[in-house]
Amino acid sequence: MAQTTEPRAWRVLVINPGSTSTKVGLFDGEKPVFTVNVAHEASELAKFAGVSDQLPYRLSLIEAALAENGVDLASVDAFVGRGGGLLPLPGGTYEVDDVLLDHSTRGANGVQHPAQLGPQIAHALAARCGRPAFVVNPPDTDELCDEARMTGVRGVYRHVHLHALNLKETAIRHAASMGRAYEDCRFVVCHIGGGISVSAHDHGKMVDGADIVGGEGPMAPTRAGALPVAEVLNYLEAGHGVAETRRLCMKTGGFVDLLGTSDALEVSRRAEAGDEAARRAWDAMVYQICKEIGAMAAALGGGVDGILLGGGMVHNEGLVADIAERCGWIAPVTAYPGEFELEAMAAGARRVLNGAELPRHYSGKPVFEGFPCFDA
Ligand SMILES: Nc1ncnc2c1ncn2[C@@H]1O[C@H](COP(=O)(O)OP(=O)(O)O)[C@@H](O)[C@H]1O
Ligand SMILES: CCCC(=O)OP(=O)(O)O
Repeated sequence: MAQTTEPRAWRVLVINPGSTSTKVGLFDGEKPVFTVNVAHEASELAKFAGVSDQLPYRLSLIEAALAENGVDLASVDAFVGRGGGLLPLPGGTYEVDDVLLDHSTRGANGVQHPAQLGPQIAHALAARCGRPAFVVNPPDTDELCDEARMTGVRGVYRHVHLHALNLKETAIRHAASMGRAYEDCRFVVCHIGGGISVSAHDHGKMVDGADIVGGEGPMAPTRAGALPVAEVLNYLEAGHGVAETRRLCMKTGGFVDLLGTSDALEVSRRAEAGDEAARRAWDAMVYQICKEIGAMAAALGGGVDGILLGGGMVHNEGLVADIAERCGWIAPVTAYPGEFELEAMAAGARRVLNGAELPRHYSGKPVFEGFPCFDA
């Protein structure tokens, strides 16, 4: 049982590396002291072979931003980095130990995403002042129920990558706004940004959702979404490579492949201005999001307390209205435009520093290892 200590304003530095920038935030308790978006030139990032090779470059820019804002590392109680590159693991706040650091550095799950620089940067800074480094609900968080894990092929099991950090924080905040705990609610929670997650949350566990880098779920600005397997096989037989097809699932599918841009705002404007190709892609994305919300509601068995929408695209009022029109019969739809990722990382560290939650230790083994074998 975790021991709750006297609440105090823990000072937490959080780091969220993305494809074009690294967002850094310093929090005193819940209060943000400063946040900064350190931009990275695409031509600079293109010089690095793998994501982890960018560490010295990103770290030096972050150090400069911290110095500019007068941040004394010795005054920080804990450092948090957005995680990635990990094998499927239950949600929570994880201490960055040698195994976690090694897996995020080499991308043990085969997905290359800038988020995996988070624990590396947090660890590098924390080591200088002897403080802990954490990862909170990384995208590799996988709490699928057994039925969602199973497929119809022996030895092929589902596992997911989602925007777990923002999904869970949105659900925690929405539950609080209802005067309830996340652990007492059932929600369908979506993150609708460059990538799109749609997930089913049952009493504090994300029991189902589509793998955003595994060819599942709705198409997104940068991702293919669900694909018919037979057509993918034909596509491969037609001479497209496995690596190219994987990239379509991870970062070059969706609007990028259909329209040549990952900018959803541009696509929505083009669609409104009468561009037929943009309208078809936009409408199909909205249709697929709604279909997935319905699937998650059924996975929860109904009794859904709310459908929650987060992510950059939720700034689009037309998108929110369309989802509410199609899915409002399931449960009330609430929009949380943008994201709470920095706040969520700080909150996850505070829960551990306060003793409200025990820090988790990354096992280095997929959560589904030992998943029931159906040979018997
Ligand atoms: N009003 C809007 N209408 C449509 N798309 C929008 C709007 N505002 C932002 N976006 C889109 O949201 C996406 C970014 O969302 P965000 O959640 O910040 O993504 P990520 O963190 O995955 O890069 C971009 O494609 C941007 O064009
Ligand atoms: C494993 C992908 C995690 C993630 O956050 O993706 P995007 O922000 O690029 O959608």
